[in-house]
Formats: sequence, C-alpha cells, structure tokens
Amino acid sequence: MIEQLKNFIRHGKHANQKLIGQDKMHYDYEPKNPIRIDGNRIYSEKTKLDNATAVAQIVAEERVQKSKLPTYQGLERYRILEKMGEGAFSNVYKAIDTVTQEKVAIKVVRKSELNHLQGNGDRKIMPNIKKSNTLQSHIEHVFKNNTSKHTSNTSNTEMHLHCDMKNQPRAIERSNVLKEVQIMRQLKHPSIVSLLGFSESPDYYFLVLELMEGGELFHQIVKLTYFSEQLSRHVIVQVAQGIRYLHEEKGVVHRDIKPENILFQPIPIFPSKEERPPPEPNGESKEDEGQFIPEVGGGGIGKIKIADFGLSKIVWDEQTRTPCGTLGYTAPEIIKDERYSKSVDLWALGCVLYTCLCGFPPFYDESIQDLSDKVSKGQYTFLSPWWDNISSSAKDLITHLLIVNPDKRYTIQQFFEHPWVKDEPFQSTVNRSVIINPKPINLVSKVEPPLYDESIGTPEESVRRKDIISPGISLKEMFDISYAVHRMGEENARKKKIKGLEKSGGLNPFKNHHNNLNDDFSVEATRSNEPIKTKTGSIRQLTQLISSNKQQHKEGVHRRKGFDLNLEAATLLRRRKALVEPKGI
Ligand SMILES: Nc1ncnc2c1ncn2[C@@H]1O[C@H](COP(=O)(O)OP(=O)(O)OP(=O)(O)O)[C@@H](O)[C@H]1O
Repeated sequence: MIEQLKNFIRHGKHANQKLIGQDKMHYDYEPKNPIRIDGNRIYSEKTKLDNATAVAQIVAEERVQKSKLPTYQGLERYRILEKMGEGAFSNVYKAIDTVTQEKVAIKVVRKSELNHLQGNGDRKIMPNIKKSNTLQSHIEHVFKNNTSKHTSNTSNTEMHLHCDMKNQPRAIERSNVLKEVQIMRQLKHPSIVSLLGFSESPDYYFLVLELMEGGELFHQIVKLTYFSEQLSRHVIVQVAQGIRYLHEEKGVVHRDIKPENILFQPIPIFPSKEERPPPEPNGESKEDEGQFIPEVGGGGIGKIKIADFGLSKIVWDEQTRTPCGTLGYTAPEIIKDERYSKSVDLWALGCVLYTCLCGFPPFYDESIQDLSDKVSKGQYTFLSPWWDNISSSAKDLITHLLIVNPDKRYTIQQFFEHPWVKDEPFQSTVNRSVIINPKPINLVSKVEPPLYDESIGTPEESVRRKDIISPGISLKEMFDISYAVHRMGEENARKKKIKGLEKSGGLNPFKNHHNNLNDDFSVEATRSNEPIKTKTGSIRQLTQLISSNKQQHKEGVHRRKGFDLNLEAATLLRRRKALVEPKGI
C-alpha cells in the first residue's frame, strides 16, 4: 500500500486514482482519466490536488513514524513495530520475532548512561571479569553455576560459594539492568512478565520480554476514572499473587510496585447488564467498565503482570532459605530485616489498591516536605465523596496495608486471608470509632484544602477527581515520589539500625549483609547516610536541585546542600533529568 502511495506521490498530479471495491486501490497513470472513487463520484481537478496533498501528508507522516523506529545491530532477528514505553535509560518496543512470528516486547537499554551511574571504579571491584568477557557472558556463567548448585545438596562451603557468586560481581549489582536480568531469569509465574532472552551490543543491552499488549495499568485507571471493587480485586489479587511468589518462593523484593510497573493483557469490554451506570459522586462521569466476568476480567483488563525489576533485590537464598550473604545466620534482627524489606511491597500494594478504587493516590502534596511528612506519618484520608460508596471491607484492608510500622503491616499471607480479598462478608472486628476516626488517619474526611491551583477555583466551587492531584504534578509523578520517599525512609532507618548493631559488636558475622544494604543504597541513598531530611521545597525545586547536584558531581564538588533528600531513583525524576541533558539512542 505504501509503495503504491509513494508511486502516487512520485507521479504527482498526473496520477489518477481508482478505488475498486471497498479496499482495493490501484493507480492509473494516464493523465486524462478522471479520478473515480467507488466507481460513482467523479472528483474535480482541485479535489484531485487536495487528495494528493492529503496522501502526501499521510506518506510523510508514516515516513517520519518509520524513521523514528530505530534498528539495532544485534537485533536483526526482530522487526520493531512500535514504541510502547520508556524508562530512565531505556526504550521499550513492540517487535515481532521473524523466526517464530511471536510478538514480544524489547527493552533497549543505553549502556552509556548506565556507565555514568556506575562510576569508574567498577573494574577494580570486579577483577574476575576479564576485559575480553562481556557482562552477558559473565551473567551466563553466574547462572550456570547457580543452576548446577540448585540441583545438588548444598553444603555449607557450596552455599558460601553460591552466595559469593551472587555477591561477587558488584558492578553487575550496581547496574540495575543487569541485576534486573539476573533476577528475572529466575522467575516463572503467571503474574510476572517473563524474560525471554537477553543480549547486548557494544552500545545497548536488549531484554526480550513477554509482550503485554495492554500496557500500563496506570493508563487504564486514568481511562476508566477508577475501578469497581470487583475489577480492583481482579487486579490486586493477581499483583499480590506475583508478590507472594517473589517473597515466598524466590526471596525477591520488588521495591517498585506501582501502576506504571503493572501491565495487562487487554480483553474486550463486555456490554454491561445494568442499563445505567450508578450515579457518580460530584456528578462526575465514569467510563463504563462493562460487565465483569469472573476469571476473565473486566474494564478491558484481562491478565495482570508485574514488570520492571530494576530496583528489586534478593533478600534470601532461594535454595537454602537463609538470608543471602549471612551464611546460615538466623539472628532475629536479620529475619526481621528480611520482613521489613518485604513489607515495602505490601505498602505499595496498599497504595495501588487505594488508587484503583478511587482514581488518585493516597499520598500527595506539591510540597516535598509535606509529602514526606504525610508518607512518614501514614497520613492519608478516605476522601468524601469519592470514598463514600466504597465498602468498609476494602477500607479495612487498606488500613492494614498502609500502616507505618512494618511490624504491624499486613504480610502477604494476611492479605490473602482478608475477607475483601476472599470476597466474603465483612464484619469489622475493630472498634468502629477507630475506623471512622483513627489518628493520624482520617478514614472519612471532608475535602481538605489542598492541591488546587487558583486557576481552577476553590475546592468548594468544583472539586473533581482531577483537581485532587495538583495541576503542577501528575498522578504518575506523585506515585513515583511518594514510593521513593517511603522506601528510602524505611530502608534508611533499617540501615541505621543494622549499622548501630554492628558497631556494638552485635552483627559482626553479617558484614556481607551490611554490604548488601550499602549496595542497595549505592544509587538511591541519601548522601549523608542519615534518615530523610528535607527543607521545604516543591517538587519542581527538587527537580532543579537534582540537576544542580549532578552538575556539582561533575565538577567534583561534594558540598552538602540543606536538602538531603536524594530521589534520583524515582523514575520520573530520572526522566526529567534526562530531559535536562538529552541523550539520544
Ligand atoms: N513487557 C512489556 N510489554 C509491554 N510494555 C512494556 C513491557 N515492559 C515495559 N513496557 C513499557 O515500557 C515502560 C518502561 O519499562 P520499564 O519500567 O521496564 O523500564 P525501566 O527503564 O525499568 O523504567 P523505570 O525508569 O520506570 O525504572 C513500562 O512502563 C511500559 O509502559
């Protein structure tokens, strides 16, 4: 078709076009023939020119589109079809495997930007990787070793080796993408996006992934305004099944569960049985989800899978079920630490469930100081009128997930035992007054004066869902930042605790474990190694600060600014940074 159109353009106004039937098209280059469309209407010379211009435009657009799709040395087997998304250092494309005809997603990661993050010292701390060896072959080596050990009875020495193998290539650990590959290759679960292949070229890493045609759950929340409880359950249970598998079978903590990293397979929207959708609070209209079909889905959402293991970490050895790096040590502190690590994913699960049910996230504020305060105190509300029609059972589950103290927060097993998850009748065991007005959480509150822009009007005048999110910052941004704030706050506190124990001589055998913690913080730690401290600042100021910090780094200046919160790991901020210093693929 495109070739024909090109011909048409090449021959310009002398070309005559005939449409034969509905969709067949051919071109007649005899200059004087009239243009016939559908064999009925005859178009004038002017219309003919208009058509030519329109077609030329289409072709030009398609050309631009096509030229945007890159080709990569080393990816010849795949034909790239379209861009599906992007990460901080990567682009994700839909592609077709020309051998199997299978459609896949390919994440293309730019090495140059990763190297920038890794610093110059990596080679020194990874002496076992010879210059001639590619990182890929090193990973293969690590995997082979690990796999062979998994089949044997693991002795203590072997275990030590096994853990060492995981700990040795620290440069690999530092590079999120390679850690991602290392972790993903061990995973096989219906709620986890599968890694189908991995390769590299001098400039890129290529991760061939199971294709999730629907894309991000985030977009579907925005599209449908929010989800019904049934649809929310359908989504959250699948995410939780993936988390249970990661935590209990693989010893992996995801650490970046958010609607952006939850992907779905699309299904058709089945027409609703109800004639009219239920009335909406505040006169808002909700996009019709259609009928929910158990085991299949609704709202266009079928299967759900967790993606993006770039921030994940292994907390215990899959084979021995002991914390990796601690060689069989089972101190309560370490066991507890493991539980703390996992509990970050449960907090995130609560945030996702909250967002599915109402269409906006539990924590938001334009001021980073206030957002940080809210997250650290667990201050969120079930805002009226949006939460008025949502069951107390769903609210109860959320209150057990969004608990600041990780000791008291639901574990993944407790999540699955909750009546809302089982879709069973709910009887609150908690004193009702506690549910209605606990401190510091207000479960039902009036709209707070918040995040509105003067241009929109006061909350009393017209508060709509979209107004809940400050116009200065998107839902996605809020998620990104509040997750990062929470994770860093919690993990920094743990890190400090472990350091304290180590200093007092209580944790000497866990040097490795401590190192692991340091590794986790190599990219996203606060520079001061202290709990998050922030000066009052807005998200925009924060963005500026990050780019100026980067500049200082380049200049070798390590002055401490008052603002110690380093959110470099927050996807959005990395993206913004990339915008400040654009790097093409
Ligand atoms: N398997 C897939 N199928 C379809 N789309 C995908 C797939 N994997 C990723 N994407 C799309 O690409 C986006 C970026 O992917 P991913 O989150 O893995 O990249 P990243 O570099 O790790 O991003 P981040 O900067 O968020 O850490 C996703 O949000 C999603 O829209």
